[in-house]
Amino acid sequence: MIKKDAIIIGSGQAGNPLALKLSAAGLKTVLIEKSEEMLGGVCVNVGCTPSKTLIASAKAMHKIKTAHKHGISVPDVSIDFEITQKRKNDIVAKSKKGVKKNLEEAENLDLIYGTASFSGEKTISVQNESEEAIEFTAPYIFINVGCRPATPEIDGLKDVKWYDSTGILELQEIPKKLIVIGSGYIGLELGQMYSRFGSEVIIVEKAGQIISNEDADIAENLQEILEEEGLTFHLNSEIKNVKQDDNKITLTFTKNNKQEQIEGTHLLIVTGRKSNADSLHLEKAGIKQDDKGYIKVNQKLETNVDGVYALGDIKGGPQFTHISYNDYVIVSDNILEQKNTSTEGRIIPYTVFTDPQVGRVGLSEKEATEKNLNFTVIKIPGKRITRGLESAETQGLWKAVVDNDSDKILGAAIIGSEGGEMTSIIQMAMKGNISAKDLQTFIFSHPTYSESLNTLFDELE
Ligand SMILES: Cc1cc2nc3c(=O)[nH]c(=O)nc-3n(C[C@H](O)[C@H](O)[C@H](O)COP(=O)(O)OP(=O)(O)OC[C@H]3O[C@@H](n4cnc5c(N)ncnc54)[C@H](O)[C@@H]3O)c2cc1C
Ligand SMILES: NC(=O)c1ccc[n+]([C@@H]2O[C@H](COP(=O)([O-])OP(=O)(O)OC[C@H]3O[C@@H](n4cnc5c(N)ncnc54)[C@H](O)[C@@H]3O)[C@@H](O)[C@H]2O)c1
Repeated sequence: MIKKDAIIIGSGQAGNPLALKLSAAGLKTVLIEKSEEMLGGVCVNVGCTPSKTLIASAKAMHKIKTAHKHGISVPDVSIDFEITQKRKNDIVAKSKKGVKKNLEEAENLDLIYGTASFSGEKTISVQNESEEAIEFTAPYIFINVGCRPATPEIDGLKDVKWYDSTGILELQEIPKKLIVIGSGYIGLELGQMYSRFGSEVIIVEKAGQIISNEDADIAENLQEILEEEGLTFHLNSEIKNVKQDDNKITLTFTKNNKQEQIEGTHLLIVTGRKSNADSLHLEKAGIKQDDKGYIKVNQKLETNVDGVYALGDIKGGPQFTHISYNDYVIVSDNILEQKNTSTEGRIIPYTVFTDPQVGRVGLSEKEATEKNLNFTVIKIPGKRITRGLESAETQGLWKAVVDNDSDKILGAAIIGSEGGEMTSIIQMAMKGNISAKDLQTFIFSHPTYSESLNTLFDELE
């Protein structure tokens, strides 16, 4: 049994900075990552970094194809997908190399590869393929094991070649006709990306709207934009079965009680993610989970077992890199600096990286209604954004929810160029108690997208 001060399981978006911070503070720390291939976690290897890199290439292609809006004609646009993929692979490799170097060079920190699981309340067993299991014990244990793609039960799927979010990012060819099951973040981002690379894309979704947690007007606006680009949507659709004959995949589903069939050359299934806690033998430590397998934590990210914490996607709730990173900040503040930081009142921003982006922060209209708040909704269409007009980017919708009693901004959704950056500005206003009325006359430089926040908040009476 090897004794440490801290054990971190999973080299995710919280595990890596936490390992560096604890070890720099003098705590003898071990970071256990399942495989060297996944060092750096989902975001770096198979999530944000590869997807956003390829999405940027697809955007470059789209800009060229639509340059005629500016009177510029470009004949015969073509793509060498091998180069596009290499650019992505190089960026991922570089990010990972940086993570590895930092971890390996840190004092007081051991990085080991293998699958970790609990063998007792404060003991962790690590198994890799070639060696005998190693046992560690420590007063502090941090779980940052994340999630993996969830696959729905679909009749016939086992006989079909299909891709999840990881496999589709590795394709060496551009699909002729891509069927996507699921219209969440990944389905929309990667669906639009392959459409821009030249695929015909059909998205099948069981809910009545895309990005099903968002307000209906936001979902409808984004769907219209994607349809204008050529993507096709089937909502309210229940998958019945899937079949493959050579290169032809046939998906059968019922939509509004009518049976429909579509054909494609490739199939992407992106219907959410599931907890990786099943590898951890949490029962041996008595750590409690919810009914979906996420680890239960309090507002300080403590599990029910003293000294054991869960951070990032594995604790349930919003699954974003920046939330996982903020979990690390909370835990390290409390342990190393004896602060009293918690998740309470944390303002959650996120961005769907379609183009235009959907930037979101705080409460949606739907959530404000559910909370029975006294609020006003203000909206302006993308065509009123001056900077967008000048840049031939007039799509979208800007929307904010404002509390009537306090004049505080409760939340916003911005579909538009750099929608994610725009909602970050609103987030700063929310955090700094800058009121909605202040933003009516706040000085932003002209002509920026930010300047149109004056126009949005001017909609308030
Ligand atoms: C395609 C895609 C695109 C995304 N894009 C974005 C985006 O643009 N913005 C955003 O904010 N979020 C995005 N996300 C979500 C984001 O990647 C996750 O929220 C983020 O990675 C959360 O990380 P985490 O800290 O929970 O751990 P993870 O990054 O999931 O890492 C967990 C690590 O634990 C390891 N592990 C698992 N089990 C064990 C075990 N038993 N023993 C040892 N190690 C183990 C895994 O190998 C993995 O390396 C995207 C996700 C995907 C799939
Ligand atoms: N830009 C970002 O921040 C970003 C990008 C990608 C992923 N992510 C994270 O990864 C998570 C997973 O993304 P995701 O897109 O896989 O999940 P998601 O939960 O966002 O969307 C899944 C979609 O699939 C639909 N669905 C589920 N089962 C279905 C079925 N049987 N048939 C048809 N549709 C079905 C759901 O109704 C939902 O609309 C996200 O929740 C997000 O937290 C974030």
